[in-house]
Amino acid sequence: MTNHIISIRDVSKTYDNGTIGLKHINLDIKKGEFVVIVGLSGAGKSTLLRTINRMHSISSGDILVNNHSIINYRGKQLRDLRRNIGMIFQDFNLVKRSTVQRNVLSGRVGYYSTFKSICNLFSTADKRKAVTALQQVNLAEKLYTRADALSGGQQQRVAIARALMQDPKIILADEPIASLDPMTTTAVMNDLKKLNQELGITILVNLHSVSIAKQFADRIVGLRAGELIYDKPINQVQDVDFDEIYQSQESGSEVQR
Ligand SMILES: Nc1ncnc2c1ncn2[C@@H]1O[C@H](COP(=O)(O)OP(=O)(O)OP(=O)(O)O)[C@@H](O)[C@H]1O
Repeated sequence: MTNHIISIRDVSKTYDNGTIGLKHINLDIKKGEFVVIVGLSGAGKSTLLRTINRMHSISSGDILVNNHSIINYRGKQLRDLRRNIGMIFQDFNLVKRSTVQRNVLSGRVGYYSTFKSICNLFSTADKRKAVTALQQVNLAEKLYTRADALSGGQQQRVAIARALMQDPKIILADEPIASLDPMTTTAVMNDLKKLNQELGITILVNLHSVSIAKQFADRIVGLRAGELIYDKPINQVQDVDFDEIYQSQESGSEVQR
């Protein structure tokens, strides 16, 4: 037994079309850490996050969550794994024509039978829980607003509240600020940091921006062309470290500093 909530052991992933997503990745994440994964577009950041909740399968290696290998999980084990892991996406993934309340409650469907969730038969306790989750991201007053009437930053915070409904032990955020302006970027990152510090949720965030990574991370992991080439606690991070991560992989993508 270790105190690692996530252990990634010699994980490689080749997509069906032959593209290499990850190469021999080893990474241990401790409970309560706030880890930012940086790298150019195509470095493998999304692939890595999505292997942890099994949205993507891996080609070789092993992934342990709470000391249990998850790579062969099926049925209830897989549902329980996904219930414990909240996922935040770049484009929020809200049902735009539904209210904020409905969207947030949908984070709870993993706890309901299909029939009850289809019929929106949510309990009073869960409706209260939705208000609490929205309070945690300072959006309680938007309960009955339609999601498409909110700003991008507010929509992302609704997505965070929806993830909180799962009582997640881990939140995986895949480029959560890529569609946001600088002001709302800070609000969303502050929300994630607060949930990490106050609720002890382990958080892994994929980002392009090194400066935001340095502002919020406990630890920064760098990927390049599917390989892990950097892993340091924030107090050891130096600007020069990023030169290697952001050397062009072929693509010559822009680097945001
Ligand atoms: N479904 C897929 N099928 C085939 N190749 C894929 C698939 N998804 C990603 N890839 C490839 O795997 C590699 C890693 O992509 P990934 O999306 O993980 O990178 P990323 O660092 O998250 O990039 P971005 O910041 O652009 O999202 C890239 O070469 C990408 O083209």
